[in-house]
Amino acid sequence: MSDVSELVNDSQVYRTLLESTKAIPWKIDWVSKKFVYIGPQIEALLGWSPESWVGVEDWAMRMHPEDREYVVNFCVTQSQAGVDHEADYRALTKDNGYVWIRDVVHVVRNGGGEVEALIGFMFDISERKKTEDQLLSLQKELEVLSFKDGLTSIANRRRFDSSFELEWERARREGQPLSLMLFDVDFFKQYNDLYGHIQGDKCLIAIAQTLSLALDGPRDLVARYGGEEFAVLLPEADAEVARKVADRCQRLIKKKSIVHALSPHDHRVTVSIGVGSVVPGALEKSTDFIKAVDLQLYAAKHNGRHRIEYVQLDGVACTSAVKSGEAQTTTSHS
Ligand SMILES: Nc1nc2c(ncn2[C@@H]2O[C@H](COP(=O)(O)OP(=O)(O)OP(=O)(O)O)[C@@H](O)[C@H]2O)c(=O)[nH]1
Repeated sequence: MSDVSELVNDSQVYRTLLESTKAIPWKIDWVSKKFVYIGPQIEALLGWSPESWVGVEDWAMRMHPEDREYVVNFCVTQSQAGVDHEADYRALTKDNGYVWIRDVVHVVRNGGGEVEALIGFMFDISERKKTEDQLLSLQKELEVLSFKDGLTSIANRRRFDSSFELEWERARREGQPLSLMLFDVDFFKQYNDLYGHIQGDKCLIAIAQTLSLALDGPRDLVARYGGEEFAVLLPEADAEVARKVADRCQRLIKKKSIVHALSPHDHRVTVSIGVGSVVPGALEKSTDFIKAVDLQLYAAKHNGRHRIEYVQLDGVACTSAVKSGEAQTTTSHS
C-alpha cells in the first residue's frame, strides 16, 4: 500500500518523466478553455514561456494562418464529439518562424460521460516534414524524368504509350479522329559511321527540336519512339490536318539542312514518315492502328525514303490492313 509521501514521490517522478521527454505535454480544461498545464519544453521549442499559454485562443493564434481555420474546426468538432484525434500544423515561434507540430489529443470525460478536459502531447515533426517534402519533390522530379527522353528532352516512349492509350480512348468516346505519324531518320547508320556517334546524337536532338516546333495543337505530342525513330500524336486531327503537319515536319527538317554526305537526297539528312488517321470504332485495337501506321513507314522506306505514306482507316480497315500487311496508301513524293 502507498502512503501519502509515496504518492507525492510518484507524482514527482511522473512530472520529471513528462518534462524530460521531447514530446510536450499539456492539459486544457474544457469548460473554461484554459490551459491547466503545459510542459516547460514548449519554451525551448517555440520561445513562448509556459505562462504565456493561457487559453485556447493562444494556441489558435500561434498557428499558421493557412492552417488555423481547418485545424481549429477539426479539433473542436472532434473534442465535442469526445473523439481522440491528432492534427498537424505549423506553430508560430516567438521570433516569427514556424515549426511543424503534431498534436495528439485525448479527450477526458467525467463519470457522466461529459467532456471534462483535453490532454495531449505536441511533437516536433519539422524534420519529418522536411524529409516528406524532399521525398515529394524527388518523386515529382522522378516522374518528370521517367516521362522524358534523356537525350532529346522530348517525351519518351513510356509517355507516348500512356498518352496514346488515353487519346485513343478519348477519340473513341467522343467520335473524334486521331492521327499518328511515325518518323525514321534515313541512312542514319551511315551518318553515325561517317560523323561519329556524338554528332549522331546532335542530329537526333536537332530533329526532335524541329518536330516540336512543327506542332501547334494543344494536345499534340512528339516523342522519341526508338533509337532514331520519332512518333507524333495528333488528337482531333483528321487525315487532311495530318497531311499538312507531316508536310510541315518534312519541310522544316529540309530547311534545317543537316549535311549527310552519303545521302542520295541532296546530301542532307531526311526522314521517312508513315501517317495514319482513324476515328476509332468500338471493336478495333489501338495496337492495330499503330501497326497499320508502321506499315506506312515501312512502305516509305521501301519506296525510296525521304517520303510520306498516308493511310486513312476506319475501324474495319484498320484491322484488315494489319492482317493483310497491305494497308491502302496514298503517297507523297518529296
Ligand atoms: N547517335 C545515335 N545513334 C543512334 C541512336 N539510336 C540509334 N542509333 C543508330 O541509328 C542507326 C539505325 O540504323 P538502321 O536501323 O540500319 O537504319 P538506317 O541506317 O537509318 O537505314 P534506313 O532507316 O533504312 O534508312 C544505328 O546505327 C543505330 O546505332 C542514338 O541514340 N544516338
